[in-house]
Amino acid sequence: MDFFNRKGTELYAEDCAVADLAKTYGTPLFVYSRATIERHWHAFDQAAGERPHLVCYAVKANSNLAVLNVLARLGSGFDIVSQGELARVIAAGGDPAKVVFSGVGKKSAEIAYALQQGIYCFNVESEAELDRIQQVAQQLNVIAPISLRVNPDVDAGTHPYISTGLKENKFGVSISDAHRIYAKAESYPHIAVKGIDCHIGSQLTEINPFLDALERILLLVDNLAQQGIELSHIDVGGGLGVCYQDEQPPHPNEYAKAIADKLADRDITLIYEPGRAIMANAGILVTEVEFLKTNQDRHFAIVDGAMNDLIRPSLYQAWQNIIPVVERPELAKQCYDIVGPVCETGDFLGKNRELAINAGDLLAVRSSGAYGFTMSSNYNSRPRAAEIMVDGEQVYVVRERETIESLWQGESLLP
Ligand SMILES: Cc1ncc(COP(=O)(O)O)c(C=O)c1O
Ligand SMILES: N[C@@H](CCCC[NH3+])C(=O)O
Repeated sequence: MDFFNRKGTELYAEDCAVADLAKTYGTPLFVYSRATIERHWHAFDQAAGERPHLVCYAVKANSNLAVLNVLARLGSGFDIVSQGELARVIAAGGDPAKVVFSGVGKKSAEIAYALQQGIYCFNVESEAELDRIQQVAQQLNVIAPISLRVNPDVDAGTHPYISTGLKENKFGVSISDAHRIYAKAESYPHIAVKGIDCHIGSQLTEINPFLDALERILLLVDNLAQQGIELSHIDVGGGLGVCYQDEQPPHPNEYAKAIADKLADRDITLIYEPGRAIMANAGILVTEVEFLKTNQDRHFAIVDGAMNDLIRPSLYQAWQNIIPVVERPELAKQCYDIVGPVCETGDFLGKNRELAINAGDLLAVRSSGAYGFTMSSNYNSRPRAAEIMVDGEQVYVVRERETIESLWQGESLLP
């Protein structure tokens, strides 16, 4: 079921007409659906069945406090990559004891903060990081729980910028180095070895790369057990893709079940780190057409949303569906490039879209709930968009639109 649905010609977000939301809160506007977020999270949680497990939502996909709070209330864990993300999780009521900390460049201060908050574990991405965690934990006189992020060298078959599990990528340690690093971790007095972690990339639409990676990881788990190193959890990362256009990724149930089947009767806790699969289709970006314009034979719809609001099309040539908020059956369709006001040729939300629109109409860019607002910027001194969450008929402003004055907050003139 899709909570962004059309009733007649009008697009609705749950029980709210999107045109009314745009009128009340202005554009560009991110609109999230609480019911969608909850449904997606439950799909992962339930598919794990009876096996002890933790769904650690990847905060980078969407770190709005209300989004994190909705998930925290469900009992979610969180995958974070910075002190800022951990602070957000805590501010949103998340439980630090359900937090895994990924990322290749953790600073000592971030490690100390995470230790003080009592996180579930660090996903260690290098030997040097392990040394640093030991050192910080020693200074604080605490034990740091860790798992090692292993790079299984499998091709995730996704965009090269979001592939992370190949040996040429910066993430994790190779399987061949893992034995030695685990042994070192075991010898450190302020480190407690807990698990193993891998994350091979994002927007994966096939199940096989996940299973290939898991097979390699399980082999390593067995070898480690023979070395006397017993792991209590396996973190399979995130990366499950969504349908933006015509992709047919496995349903979270199917994905989680395939993983559970591979684990068979092993006595091991399962952790997932889904981001996109929970949030992408739980959000839209609503934008207004400012002008229609034709250069030579190319038609442009110039809208008030831009690459600073949603960078995925510019950065990854990502395709996201763009639909009119109110359909106009009376108008003929025309092929448009949907472009923003930013002074870059790469500033587009979509190209060659058949739409029946006039200036002043509203468009919705679908699947914008993940890696939308979190990757937005103030480029061209554009205030960042507002974010709202609908819950049935209720609407909550979960982040106000930035003001012009806020754009130079913290800056100062020379004396
Ligand atoms: C370590 C880690 N975990 C989880 C995720 C979430 O990925 P996705 O949004 O593709 O589920 C990412 C991003 O790719 C990541 O780098
Ligand atoms: N930001 C990316 C995904 C990166 C995943 C982070 N490891 C996207 O929008 O597709």
